[in-house]
Amino acid sequence: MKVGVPKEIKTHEYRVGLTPGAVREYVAAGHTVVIETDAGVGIGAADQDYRKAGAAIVGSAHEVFVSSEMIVKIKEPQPSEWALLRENQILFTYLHLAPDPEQAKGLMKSGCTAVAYETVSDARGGLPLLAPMSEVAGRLAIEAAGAALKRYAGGRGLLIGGVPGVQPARIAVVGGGVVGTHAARMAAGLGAEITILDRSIPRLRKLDELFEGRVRTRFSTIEAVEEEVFAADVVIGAVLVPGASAPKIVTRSMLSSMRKGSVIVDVAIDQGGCFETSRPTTHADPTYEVDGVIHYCVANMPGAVPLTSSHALNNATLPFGLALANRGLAAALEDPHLRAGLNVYRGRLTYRAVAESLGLPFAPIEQAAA
Ligand SMILES: NC(=O)C1=CN([C@@H]2O[C@H](COP(=O)(O)OP(=O)(O)OC[C@H]3O[C@@H](n4cnc5c(N)ncnc54)[C@H](O)[C@@H]3O)[C@@H](O)[C@H]2O)C=CC1
Ligand SMILES: CC(=O)C(=O)O
Ligand SMILES: [Mg+2]
Repeated sequence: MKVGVPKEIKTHEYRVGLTPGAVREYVAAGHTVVIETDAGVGIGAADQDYRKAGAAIVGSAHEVFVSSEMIVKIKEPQPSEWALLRENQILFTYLHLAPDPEQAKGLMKSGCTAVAYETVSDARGGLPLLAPMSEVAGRLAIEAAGAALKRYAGGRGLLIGGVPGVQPARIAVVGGGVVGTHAARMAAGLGAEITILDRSIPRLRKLDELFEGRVRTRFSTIEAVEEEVFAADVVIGAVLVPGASAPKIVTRSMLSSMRKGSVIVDVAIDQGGCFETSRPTTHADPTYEVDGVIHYCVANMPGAVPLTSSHALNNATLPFGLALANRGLAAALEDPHLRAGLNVYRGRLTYRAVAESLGLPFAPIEQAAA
């Protein structure tokens, strides 16, 4: 198959869809790979490194899209990219369609088939192509919170870990999955006082075992969230209902109970955010303030550490991308885990939670592929 990788164009997005190492794997499997010039500069991979790995370099995104049967990216396609997609083309990338009706309509209009990294599943009920970036974003969330807590940044002027004799920051993590666990690990390492809230009791049990008493766990009710948000210096939003818009768990009235200069980091912003007051921001201008509370809501946090993130993501995407390149749409239809990634099939929305969140027609895959 002809596989193409354009340079990412979202603001401050420095990751790349295929690393030179991944290109070697595709080429070794008999595929042709086309890379847009400078696509790898953010990870220190020059065009020459891609040529050595067996790729051809072209001068524009247009040439990549025209010459490829499958496009491998990182971030959801931007408007100029929807316009280049076409029928019978496979798009393999993050999509986060639920909060993004314009993109959904753009993809449907193109007639392409789009496999979303964030809903591809595995045999253990996990999301293997979301997990590596959730690990990165969870860890970065505590760095972002630490930066925003600084006085000159508008924060309370609090050091996350405190010092001997002075209390540390109190951090509430709403959602104890991959993001929440990795945020808690970083926060625990710094010495913060941490509570993780989740709706899944098995998950809370697992966290209790993992942290051996170092973090408190709480079942996530309205009352529990209200109490924890009130007491917190930092709240991390890390819930997910796969494919769907994030539930709004922290309301504006809960927020107004927080101390001035407290910080929220809404990692779930790529699914619309779990705070009522969240709106997406970029690495260029990552924070804003509502009711005296600093909001950090960057939708592509891992893009700030592209070297770590591109390699971690390529490790996970490689077997699935190769399956698509080897067998085309048959791979997506026959492997239940890749099939779970099918958000758009030949222009129709085939992921129920996405269609329901958008209020657009849902076509079961059996029907769309018939
Ligand atoms: N902003 C960014 O750059 C990035 C954002 N993300 C996003 O972070 C979010 C979390 O991802 P993961 O941790 O991988 O998901 P996950 O599926 O591992 O964890 C989500 C957790 O939320 C819990 N949950 C669901 N509904 C809840 C509720 N009402 N109250 C409390 N807990 C609830 C689930 O039980 C689960 O434990 C996703 O939206 C993901 O797309 C991930 C990576 C980067
Ligand atoms: C998960 C996601 O949206 C990202 O890594 O940018
Ligand atoms: Mg987005």
